[in-house]
Amino acid sequence: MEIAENDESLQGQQIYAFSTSMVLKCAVELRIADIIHSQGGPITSEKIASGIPDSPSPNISYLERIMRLLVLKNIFIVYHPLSKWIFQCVKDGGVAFKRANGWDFSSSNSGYYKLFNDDMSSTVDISMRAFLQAYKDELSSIGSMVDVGGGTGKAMYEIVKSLTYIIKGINFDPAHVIATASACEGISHIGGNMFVDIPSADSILVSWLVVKQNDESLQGLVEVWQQIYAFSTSMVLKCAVELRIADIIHSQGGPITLKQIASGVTDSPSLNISHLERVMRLLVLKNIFTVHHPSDGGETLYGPTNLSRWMLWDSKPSFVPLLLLGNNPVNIGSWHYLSQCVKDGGVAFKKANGCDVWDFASSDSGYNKLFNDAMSSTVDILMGVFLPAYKDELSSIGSLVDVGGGTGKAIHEIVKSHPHIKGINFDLPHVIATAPAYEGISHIGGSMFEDIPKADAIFIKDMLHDWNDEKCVEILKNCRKAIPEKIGKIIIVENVIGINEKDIFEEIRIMLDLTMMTLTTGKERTIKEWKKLLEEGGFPRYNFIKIPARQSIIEAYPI
Ligand SMILES: C[S@@+](CC[C@H](N)C(=O)[O-])C[C@H]1O[C@@H](n2cnc3c(N)ncnc32)[C@H](O)[C@@H]1O
Repeated sequence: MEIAENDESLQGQQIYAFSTSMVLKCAVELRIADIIHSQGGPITSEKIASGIPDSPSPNISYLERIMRLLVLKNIFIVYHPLSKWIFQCVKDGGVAFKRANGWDFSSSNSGYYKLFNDDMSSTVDISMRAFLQAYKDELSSIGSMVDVGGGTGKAMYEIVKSLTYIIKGINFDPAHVIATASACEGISHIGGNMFVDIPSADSILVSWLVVKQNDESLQGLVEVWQQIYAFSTSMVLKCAVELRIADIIHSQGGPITLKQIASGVTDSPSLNISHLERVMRLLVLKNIFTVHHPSDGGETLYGPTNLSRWMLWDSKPSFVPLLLLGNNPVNIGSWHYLSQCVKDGGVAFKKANGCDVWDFASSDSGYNKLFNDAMSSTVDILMGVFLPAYKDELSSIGSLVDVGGGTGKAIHEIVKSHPHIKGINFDLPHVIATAPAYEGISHIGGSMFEDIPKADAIFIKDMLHDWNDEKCVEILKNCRKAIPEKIGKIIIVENVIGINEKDIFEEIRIMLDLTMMTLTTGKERTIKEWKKLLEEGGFPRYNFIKIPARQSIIEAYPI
């Protein structure tokens, strides 16, 4: 398959869309917006850090990396130089939340219950102004009104207050919600079940309010809302991959009906077609599939796009393995610890799972496979660009070791296209234990912090970004010992932030930086940060080579 770089970048952004929601959550937990707004103008990172509650020594560098994504998403402005279960529910119906947590979760979990009601009250603040303006005249002719499912009564109170208490307001919700509602003038709170009986009144309010479109002042509100729910795009993509929707549509070679998609979903005797339709609606909105409504009233047809090609299980390159790793519960769970890491350092993955990602992979074969398959898929994505761009340089190398090479896919592709190279794949023993045999490649298990196998040159792809500067310097010094001083070199293929700020991959690099912050001690580095690292690691001479990919090539020499 030919790589259209725009499609790759778009698909990558959608897979990592959840990172925006998670970083926003982290910013809210740290109260970053409150701190900046309370100062009434632009403030420095140090000033923000000093305002974070219960945090005597916040990690400024983590904070700045979080701010970088928030600025990219237009949540803040930077002044220089100051500067789970959806899949099962589609297959056989039911509600994902209930499968994951049981039903009456909010009545038995007071923390979640408070979160839920506060969230609902905030939607009232957002929408009430528009509703009251648009509906004031109609409201003034009503004597009594009951808000069914009114939560703690915020919407009813706003209505009664705006009409100077001429309406008799009733707020109706389950008893455990009403138990925590505050007394409000003009409102009676009644606890009960709307499926059994609803209190009588002149009129009923069902308060999911629609705000007027095309109001510019609402633009920011809508953008923030989209970013808060950005994770739903990643999750619906995961659902679609688990159901193999792209494979079903592509295998038919053209637009097909919902029923045809449904009949292609395996192991689902009672597939929920309405859930499937709603999943398809978001995927169409996100340009993953096309939709066609025949003018003769025939059934709606869904077709493939350049983006859906990246979601095929058996075609290469594919984003399927990366999507399954990025959105799996172990990784997603770690993101909830991000604000804690800003407050007191450490790695979110370790806080969530009790050990680092490599120890986790060595003790969990399922996660190990998920991880290694995802890494191999990034090799498939890269090699179509790297090999043509670097073929002349590779022809003069006799032996090459891939340090942290995973299961050996990258060195295999290099040796396949340059069979004269003696290839060595070097990684931790639990990774090497699952590596397939490749002609011309020897697999060696070990640790790069101890000893690296000798070769003319070293290849490193997407590995140094897993480590902090101190650890990278250790790795680079060991690399230097493994290659001949005069003719040796390392070929690093990694992200370089800012190498071309306008290119389509910059947003992914920044999202991946936050991913590295969440999962490892590492980071995505700018040119300046790479230069410092290379010099400290014993590589004073280097070149940065831009290629049409997320990564750049960095060649570095011992002398
Ligand atoms: C992000 S993955 C990149 C894999 C591969 N380079 C690729 O891009 O597909 C980082 C790799 O470093 C390996 N690694 C971690 N600690 C290591 C160590 N101490 N010695 C050797 N490899 C290590 C991991 O097992 C993993 O395969």
